Amino acid sequence: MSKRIHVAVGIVINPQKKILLAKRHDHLHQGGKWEFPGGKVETNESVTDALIRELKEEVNLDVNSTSAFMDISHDYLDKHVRLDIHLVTDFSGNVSGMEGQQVKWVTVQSLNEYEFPEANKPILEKLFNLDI
Ligand SMILES: Nc1nc2c([nH]c(=O)n2[C@H]2C[C@H](O)[C@@H](COP(=O)(O)OP(=O)(O)OP(=O)(O)O)O2)c(=O)[nH]1
Ligand SMILES: [Mg+2]
Repeated sequence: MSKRIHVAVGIVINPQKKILLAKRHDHLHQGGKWEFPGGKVETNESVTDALIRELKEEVNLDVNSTSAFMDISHDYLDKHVRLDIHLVTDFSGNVSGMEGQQVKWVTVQSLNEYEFPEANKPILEKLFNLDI
């Protein structure tokens, strides 16, 4: 059986209604693709705590609260991921790619111009149908 991982993922939306994307480094799993920032939930950590920690570590944002958006399980064959996706509008600070990764604020309408991991398809569909 392939490795199973639980991932906290943040759809960060700023007051201009733009969404934060980060580019995964080439050497990582699903490397070279764009992602919504986030990372693995550690043992004894809640999804919210993991997301707050990851958004600080990866893009230097201070998150105050999050709200559940959707859950996706996807099998990449080499890895089985469970994405626990939350919306983040309540945050402060300026974005910086703390791991040297490219970061970008984009409109919902332009999301289809970026290449995402396969598991993200339902997220994009749901975002396109949101009135933001
Ligand atoms: N953050 C994020 N991960 C995604 C997305 N879509 C998707 O399939 N994934 C997958 C890719 C990876 O297998 C996994 C995220 O794991 P990761 O390796 O980046 O986790 P991490 O940030 O804790 O990194 P590390 O400490 O292990 O280096 O989830 C997405 O939109 N955002
Ligand atoms: Mg990560």
